[in-house]
Formats: sequence, C-alpha cells, structure tokens
Amino acid sequence: MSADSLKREAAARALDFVEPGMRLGLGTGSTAKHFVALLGERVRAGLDVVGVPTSEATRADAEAAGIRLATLDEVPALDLTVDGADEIAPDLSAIKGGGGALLREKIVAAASARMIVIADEAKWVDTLGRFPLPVEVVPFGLTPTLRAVEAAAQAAGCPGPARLRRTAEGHAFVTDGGHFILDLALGRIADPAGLADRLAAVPGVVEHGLFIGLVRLAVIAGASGVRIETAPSF
Ligand SMILES: O=C[C@H](O)[C@H](O)[C@H](O)COP(=O)(O)O
Repeated sequence: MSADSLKREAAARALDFVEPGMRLGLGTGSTAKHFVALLGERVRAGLDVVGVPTSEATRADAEAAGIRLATLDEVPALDLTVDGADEIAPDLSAIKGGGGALLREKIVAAASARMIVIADEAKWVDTLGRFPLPVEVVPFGLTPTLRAVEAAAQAAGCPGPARLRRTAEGHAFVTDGGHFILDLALGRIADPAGLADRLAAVPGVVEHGLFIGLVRLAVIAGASGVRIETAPSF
C-alpha cells in the first residue's frame, strides 16, 4: 500500500472522533489534506461542524470542501484538532512544520481540548530528530538568530547545523505569518523538552516544531492496519 493510501486510512479513522457541533482545528500537509477532504464529504452529507484552518492552503481546501470556517478570534476554544506530523515518538511528542505551518498549528493545537495526530507508520520513531527540526524565525537579524539557534541545540546536547529553508527557485521560504524557517539537522534529540526551552529563549525565534504535551492520541496507519496510540489523559 502506498504512503498516500496509508495517510488516507489514518485520516478516515480520525473521523470517528468527530461529533456533530464540534469546533475543529484543521491541520496542514498531505495527511491533513485527506482529513479535510473526507470531513468535507461528511459535511455535505449533513454533519454540522465549524473548522479553524492552520494555514492558507488548508483554508482553501476546506472552503472548496464546503466546510464552515471561523477564526480563533471568533471561536477561541476548540474541541479537537486533527493534524499530521513529521515524526511522532511513543510519548506522543512530535516534530511538525515540514510544510512550514508550525506556528499556526501550535496556536490552534494549544486552543484545542484535544489534538489527534494522523500519520503513516514511517513517521513513528523511537527518538525524535531524524527529521530536521523546523524553527520559525523573524527575518530581521537572521544570521545571529541562526547562530543562537545552533548554540541552543549544542547546549541541549544535540548539535547540528541550521539551514535557511528555500523554495525550489532558491528564494527564502516565507511562512503564512511572514517569517523564515530554519531547518535544524540534529539526528537525535535526547531531551526534547530541554531543547524546546532553549529554542524558545532565543530572541528572533517565533516558534519551533517540537510539540510536547499537546498530542493526546495518534492514529498510525501501517501495512498491517491502523492502530491507536494514546497519551495517558485522552
Ligand atoms: O507544516 C506542516 C505540518 O506540520 C504537517 O502536518 C507535517 O509537515 C506533516 O505533513 P505531511 O502529512 O505532508 O507529511
């Protein structure tokens, strides 16, 4: 089965957690895109929910699917967010931001009573860090911020180079919030919480892609089927 089919299976299973009247955070990326499409089918069949998209791309997909949308200012407390991930570990800590949407994704997740991550088996890892960690930074002072981000990783025991993310055309990638992304190649993050604290303390860092204590349930689709992994308080 292709990775894309597995992503769709995970997305389909996550629909079981959606109830009428829910206020939903809608994630970003190729897996979340399946969820939005499948949710749209339910909405067109009569399900009443309201969604808050985590990116302009998801906003466009959700609008096309016929899902009623709101902003977080209109609906500040959400029932459930369903989103993808770049890596997820057994304690349900995760790396997100491969698509550059980590800032809005984290704001929406933090405003949600529960967050479900949907992923194919390849995203399930023993230890986070093989996927380069996205760090969203303001363009002003990029070089000292990049150096400080590398120093923060070194101090957290996982040194690695930070690279400015670029588009295929070679321009700096710009997020929906007008920021840049540094991708931090660490290999193995032994202490995600310690690294998160150090990155958050760097002036110029807007947000990082470590999601710690936010994910309550993961739907993981593999060749042998779909399984549910839960955090203690789901
Ligand atoms: O910024 C993007 C998001 O964090 C995505 O949810 C993440 O990169 C996973 O994307 P995909 O489902 O395409 O692998």
